[in-house]
Amino acid sequence: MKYEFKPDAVLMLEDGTVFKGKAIGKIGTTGGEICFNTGMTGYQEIYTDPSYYGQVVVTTASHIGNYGVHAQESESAKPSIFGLVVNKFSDTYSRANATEGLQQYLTCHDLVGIEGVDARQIVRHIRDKGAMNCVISSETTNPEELKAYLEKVPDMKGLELSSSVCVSEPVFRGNAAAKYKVAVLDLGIKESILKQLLKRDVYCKIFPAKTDFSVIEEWGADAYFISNGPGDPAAMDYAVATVQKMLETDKPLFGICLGHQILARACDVKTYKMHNGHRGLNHPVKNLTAGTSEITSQNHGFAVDPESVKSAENLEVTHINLNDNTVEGIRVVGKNAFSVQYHPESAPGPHDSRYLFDQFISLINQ
Ligand SMILES: NC(=O)CC[C@H](N)C(=O)O
Repeated sequence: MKYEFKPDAVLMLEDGTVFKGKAIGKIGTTGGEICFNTGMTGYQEIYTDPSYYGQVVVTTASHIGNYGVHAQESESAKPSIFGLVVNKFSDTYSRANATEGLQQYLTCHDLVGIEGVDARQIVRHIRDKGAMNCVISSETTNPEELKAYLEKVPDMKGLELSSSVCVSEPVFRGNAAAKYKVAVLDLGIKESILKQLLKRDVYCKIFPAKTDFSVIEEWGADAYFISNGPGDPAAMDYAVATVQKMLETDKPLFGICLGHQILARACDVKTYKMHNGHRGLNHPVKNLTAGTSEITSQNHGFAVDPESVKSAENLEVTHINLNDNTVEGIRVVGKNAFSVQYHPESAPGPHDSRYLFDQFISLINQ
């Protein structure tokens, strides 16, 4: 629905800072960890990426909604973000093949948001102060009520969220007669990752995050894939145990983002919560094996601890971030297992890193 008159809305950060604007989406109150994405396109893919579950997203792109929503551009069945913060929001859209407007889409999915705030000021604030929770409301501007709501928003550190967003039963994707069979551990997988696998003649069986390894093994896959997903990898001992058992089989294994963090933990390496995450489409990464660099799409708030990687004899760092030297890729020495912190499926984002899917297939061919 389009509001004739936009109700007031307020955004309150955990440190007490308040921003006033107008309501978008559903009239209501919401809370989560506030984070920013610096991408200039791809809002629909961002809002529907399950890795954002529990988070309120601020986009630095100053116009949001102007190209509407396209039914085939979602990364999952519904938006995963818990709220959104926008500078200029467009109720109307101009794109011939858009299927609906963003306001209609957000309202239909009960999503609460705020527009008309200085998004870049908010980004600079959280960039300096670090990750924190927030509340957005178009129901109340009473500071005491807002603070009471904020107190109930859980801290992202220590949160296990994959089991809230993964499939509830095993699901098959692709053609059963395809050349390769890959068992996918679903920690909150993006649709575009599956598309990249299917395109390479892969038949996937997607298993819920907490599936026992014996059940996964029974299917007799050629290789394993560990997906992206929301939450803190340090709170996911169950997935670490599954990946350790996968490594014992010596079958090829590829992990993306949360899957990368879990592979590192399976090799006794620690993860930590970053001051601010990496979320955007232009993060420069160096491939240390090839000596080349790539521009990558990223979305993570936790990372692999560089000191603990150095002391792990069984791990080699294959990629580093050229902005801050964070660990972007690892390989398990003596195994066909590797992972990256960034998103080679890049939806949205540049396609520089899609070679990693080919690398996975060549490991299966070997
Ligand atoms: N995109 C992802 O898989 C995110 C991984 C993890 N939840 C993090 O924030 O670091």
